[in-house]
Amino acid sequence: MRFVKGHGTENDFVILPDPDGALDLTPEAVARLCDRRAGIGADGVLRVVRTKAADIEGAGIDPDIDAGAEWFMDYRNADGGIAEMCGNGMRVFARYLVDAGLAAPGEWDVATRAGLRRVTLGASGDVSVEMGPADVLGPGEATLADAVFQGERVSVGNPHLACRVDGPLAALDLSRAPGFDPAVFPEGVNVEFFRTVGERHLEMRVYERGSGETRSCGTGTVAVAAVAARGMDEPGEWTVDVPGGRVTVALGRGTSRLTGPAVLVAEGETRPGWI
Ligand SMILES: N[C@@H](CCC[C@H](N)C(=O)O)C(=O)O
Repeated sequence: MRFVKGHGTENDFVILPDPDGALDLTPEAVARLCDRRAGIGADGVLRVVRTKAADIEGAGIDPDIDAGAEWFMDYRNADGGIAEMCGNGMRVFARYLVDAGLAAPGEWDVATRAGLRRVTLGASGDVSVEMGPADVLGPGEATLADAVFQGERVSVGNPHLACRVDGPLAALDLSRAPGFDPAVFPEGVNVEFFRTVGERHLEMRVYERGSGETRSCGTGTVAVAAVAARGMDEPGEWTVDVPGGRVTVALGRGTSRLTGPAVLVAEGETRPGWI
């Protein structure tokens, strides 16, 4: 199995080129690929498949979604579970397509389980993604050990709980999953902890559903910016620092745009029979 390894602000991915949809990618195979000791190691897998060849029904997306999007980003979390969207993954996915000569630099749509997402990129450099609306849905609660954190539930295509904290983020122990009410988040949730560090400038850590603590989460940065901007007439552009680097989030009426790096670092082939 051919693979490419890449990351966006150190949220890292195994990219699997599968243009014709020939791969039978089981949850177990994804978990083996993402295993940081026994596998290649990653926060998730990006299967690169032509939308027309994707098993749209099995993927649970709207069959109409292929209109205008040649490629479908089949995103999987490190535990093998499926997620609707991945913001950092989308930048890396787009960079891979251009690097491999499968798409030209410019502006085009990619299909995801959360709908179409428009990417903009040059032959090198940062990638921007139209992330759609970030819907702030109301209060929610997370726990870490005995501490309770109040947050806001946000949908960026996938579920988030963005919790503002006062103290240093480094003091939080994210070695274990935050607790949450499964009745409120029946599909699980990505939990962000963030604080304001300047004018429209945030710092964030995240515990991702299906992957654990990661160095960055693109949809998570959009979620925390949307919560921080609530009530502002002009939400504007936000800088979000994450352990793996920095991204910018531009908020508009019912839209959001994520911009940041996307880096391809290696490519290779798994040993025959290993997976
Ligand atoms: N790291 C991603 C989000 C990946 C999916 C997430 N773990 C989920 O289950 O919703 C990002 O950059 O957005």
